[in-house]
Amino acid sequence: MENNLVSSWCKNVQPLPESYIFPPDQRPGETIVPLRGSSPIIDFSTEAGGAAILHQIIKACQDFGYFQVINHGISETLLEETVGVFKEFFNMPAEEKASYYSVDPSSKCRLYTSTYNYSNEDKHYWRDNLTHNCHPPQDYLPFWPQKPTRYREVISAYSIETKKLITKISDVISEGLGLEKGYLGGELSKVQMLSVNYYPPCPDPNLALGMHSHCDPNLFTILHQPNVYGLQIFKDGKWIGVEPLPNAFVVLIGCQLQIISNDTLKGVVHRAVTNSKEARVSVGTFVIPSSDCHIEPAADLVKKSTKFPVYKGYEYKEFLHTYASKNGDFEAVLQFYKL
Ligand SMILES: O=C(O)CCC(=O)C(=O)O
Ligand SMILES: [Fe+2]
Repeated sequence: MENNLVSSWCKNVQPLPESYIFPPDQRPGETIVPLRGSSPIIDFSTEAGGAAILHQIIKACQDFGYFQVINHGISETLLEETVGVFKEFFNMPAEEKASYYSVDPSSKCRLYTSTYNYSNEDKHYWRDNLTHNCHPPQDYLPFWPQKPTRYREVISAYSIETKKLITKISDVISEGLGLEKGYLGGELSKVQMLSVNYYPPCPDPNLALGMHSHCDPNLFTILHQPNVYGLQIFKDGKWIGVEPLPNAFVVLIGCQLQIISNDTLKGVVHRAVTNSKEARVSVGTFVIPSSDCHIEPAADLVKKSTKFPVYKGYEYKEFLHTYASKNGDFEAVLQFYKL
């Protein structure tokens, strides 16, 4: 199966193979292409804006379920090196990549194509993915790829810097919800996992999809998408493109934040489309609760509001089972936990 990685066989392939052609009702179709300035943008350099930033972030998470962060303090050089290392990784010869191939969810470093369920899929997604935990780097580094030679050095630095940004974002969201700073830290964001997608140029982007429609199951995700468009969010019954901003991070609200915030914030349904010209890399960092973590609408938030808790409590690992059983149907997952 190692050689099923799209990046290993797609060069000069024409036309798009049948197993990648989605039925008409699932194809990308009509989308609102990203409009300049359409994204909610949070500028972290405006120190003065403490209360204003809290307000802007909460509003963006209510209206869109995502926002983009600029001037976040992570250097342009580190972002470029990180993307460079991943591009090099996916461009390595097929034999080199084959040694990392794994769809076993318990494996500490996984490289696969489409989804973990490739062999049972009707149609495949035009993407490869590399996933491993990344913070603290010294705990996980022995499981990371050794090639390209700078992989471990660059990805360690990236993981440390993104951890700082994640803490800043969690604290601002906690405060914005009226919770103590640090509320979303600790067990709720114990695991930091890197999930890197590689979408090679696609022979027919109108017929294919890069990634299925889903809401991330975790707390939230920070995604760096360099200058190639492909991410879309589902809002008011339509797919809307997310404009790639150089050096920015897209913060995507996941299922857990919707539940913890008792529906104050909205988890965002999103997917990825492909293009025929340029390979696209998206570097996702997932902020994930520990598997035994108990999750429920935050007691302090419920106390201060007039609304009763909307969801019952559960352990995160149990949630993952429910999530998997609902095949990406976000509303069905939420419904399962509704009181
Ligand atoms: O490639 C993208 O922009 C989307 C990635 C994504 O949604 C994910 O990895 O969960
Ligand atoms: Fe996602």
